[in-house]
Amino acid sequence: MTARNAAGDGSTGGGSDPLRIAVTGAGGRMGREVIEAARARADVAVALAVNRTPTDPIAGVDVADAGHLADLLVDADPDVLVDFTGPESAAEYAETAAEAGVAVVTGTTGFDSGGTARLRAASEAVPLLKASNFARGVAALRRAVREAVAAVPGYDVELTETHHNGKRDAPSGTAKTLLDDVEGVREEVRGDPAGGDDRDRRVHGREGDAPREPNEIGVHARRAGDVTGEHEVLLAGNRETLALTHRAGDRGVFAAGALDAAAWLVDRDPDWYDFDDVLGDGVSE
Ligand SMILES: NC(=O)C1=CN([C@@H]2O[C@H](COP(=O)(O)OP(=O)(O)OC[C@H]3O[C@@H](n4cnc5c(N)ncnc54)[C@H](OP(=O)(O)O)[C@@H]3O)[C@@H](O)[C@H]2O)C=CC1
Ligand SMILES: O=C(O)C1=N[C@H](C(=O)O)C[C@H](O)C1
Repeated sequence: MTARNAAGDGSTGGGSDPLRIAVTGAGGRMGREVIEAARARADVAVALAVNRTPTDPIAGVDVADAGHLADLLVDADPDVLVDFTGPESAAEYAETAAEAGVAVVTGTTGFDSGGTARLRAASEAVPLLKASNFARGVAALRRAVREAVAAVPGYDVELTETHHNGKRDAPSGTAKTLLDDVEGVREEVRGDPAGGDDRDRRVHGREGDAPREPNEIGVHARRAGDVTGEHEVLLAGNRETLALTHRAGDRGVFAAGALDAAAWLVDRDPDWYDFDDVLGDGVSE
């Protein structure tokens, strides 16, 4: 990995060389967005773009065969690999990057425990940052949800996410992150992880004839049209409701966050990071 930043703080301003990124899944919705966003930034250069299947150049960037990633990383010498693919490939790409000493930013969702373990292992060799959502507004939503649940821990919680009809995984990675947040706060309020029958239980969808149990968290995934990504957390009780919602306008929101994360990650120590580490106490630009 070539250090591009004398400051060591991840910044690439001040006249230092642009951050060199490698993009996997270049032919995908997010891969294309990342390349276009990088091409519009002076502090980022696309050193390599690869895709599983043949793809025409994107924003003037040639796309190589992902099957040759290991050799291509040596030749291209990127600082960070930026991945938005599928769980089965993202883990493999992260391992390949780690072997090449290249840091990894992955936004891919839908990992099982095995895939997450492979990412964790890669983070022992290189800095690896994983986030289910790179929108700063979702980071703000997470903070608001944690505060709201702490204020009214006994209220019923129902989560609804809506995405385009091409999304494979359900519920979304962001939904799972928000559910972890809700359950973590409620366990903290209860004083210890609820090991008994009162522990939170995720109920995916709802049908049939049965009362809602107090410890349920309803989870609803909608797939329709070209919705970029919407997440609503509803809290209801005591004759009132509170709905906290984020709507992404376009995928540029995610690409901007991912590139900011890549610039922050470069030259960090090998470890496991998330987008909150990038944002620190504030989420604004
Ligand atoms: N963290 C965040 O902020 C965001 C995360 N995401 C996540 O990013 C991922 C990709 O989303 P999106 O770009 O819409 O998906 P697309 O289906 O549009 O693109 C997926 C890309 O990854 C490649 N790919 C998929 N599966 C494999 C595989 N098994 N092996 C090799 N390459 C593969 C595809 O290659 P090919 O062209 O050959 O099929 C394609 O280039 C999803 O997990 C999604 O949830 C999406 C938006 C924001
Ligand atoms: O697939 C998508 O499009 C998105 N996936 C991510 C997720 O699974 O949370 C993030 C965003 O909502 C868009």
